Amino acid sequence: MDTLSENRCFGGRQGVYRHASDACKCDMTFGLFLPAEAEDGPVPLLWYLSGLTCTHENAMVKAGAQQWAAEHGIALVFPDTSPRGADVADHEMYNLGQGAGFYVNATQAPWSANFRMWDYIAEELPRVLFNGFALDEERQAITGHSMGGHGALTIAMAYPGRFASVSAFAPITHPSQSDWAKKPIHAYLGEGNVDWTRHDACLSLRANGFAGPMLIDQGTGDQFIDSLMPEALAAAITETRHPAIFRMQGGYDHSYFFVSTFMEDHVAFHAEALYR
Ligand SMILES: N[C@@H](CCC(=O)N[C@@H](CSC=O)C(=O)NCC(=O)O)C(=O)O
Repeated sequence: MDTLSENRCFGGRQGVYRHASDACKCDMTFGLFLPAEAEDGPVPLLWYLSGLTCTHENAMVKAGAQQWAAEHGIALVFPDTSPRGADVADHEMYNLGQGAGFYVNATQAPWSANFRMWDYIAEELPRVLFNGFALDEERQAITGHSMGGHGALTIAMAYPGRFASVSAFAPITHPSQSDWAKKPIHAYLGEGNVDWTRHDACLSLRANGFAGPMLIDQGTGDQFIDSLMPEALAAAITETRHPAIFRMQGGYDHSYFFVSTFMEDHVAFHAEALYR
C-alpha cells in the first residue's frame, strides 16, 4: 500500500492511500480519517460511500465529517466509487462506468473485468483497513450519499451483525423502479439477472431487514428526487415497522451543501449505536 498524503486534521490524521485491488484488478485509492484516539488503540469505523461522479476525494473535502468524527473518536473511510484507469472500461454517460460502480459485481462484458465494487467494499477493503490501521472490526457503521446511499443501505442489509447502524443522504432507494439506476445496473448484471432483493434497498428491507437503527435525510428541493424515490423507502419502513428516522428537509438540494448541513447529526447518530 502506498501513502499518497497524510495531513493533521482535527487532532487526528487525514490520509489518502493507494493499493492494488484483487477485486477490481486495478489500483484503488481511498481516504481514511483517524481520530487522535487511534494512537492508543483500535477505534470504531464509519464507512462513507459516495455518489455518481465522485472519487474518494469529494466527501473527504466537502462533507465536513472529520470535525464530528473527531469529537466522537470515530474513524471515517472514503472509498472510491469504481475501478479506474486507461485499461478500465468507461462510458460517456455519467451514471455508467468509471465513477458509477453502483456497488454491484458486474457479470456482463466489458464491465465484468473490473467492476466488482460490492466485493471491494464488503470483502477486500475491510481486510486492507483492519490489517493496516488501528480500527475496531467489531464496531462498524455505514452511510452514503445518493448512489452511495444505495450502496450503504443494501450492503448493511446483506451483512447482518456487521454494522451497528445505517444512514443515508438522499439515497437511491428503489433502483428496480428508477431508470437512473436500473439502466446501469442492467448493463452491469444483465437485464433479467438482477437479484433485486440484494440490490434494491426497499426490497432488501422487506426481504432481509436490518438489525439496527436507520437515519435517512432527503431534501425536498433535490433535483433528482423523482429518481431517488424517497416515498418508496418511507413505505417500506412503515410496512416493515423498522425503527427509523426519516426526515424530509425543506428546500435542500442534492449537493454537498445538503450533506454537510446534516453530517453532524449522522455522525452523532452512528456514535450512539457504536458506543452502546
Ligand atoms: N454530473 C451530473 C450529476 C452528478 C452528481 O450530482 N453527483 C452527485 C451524486 S449523484 C448520485 O449518486 C455528487 O455527489 N457529485 C459530486 C459533488 O462533489 O458534488 C449532472 O451534472 O447532472
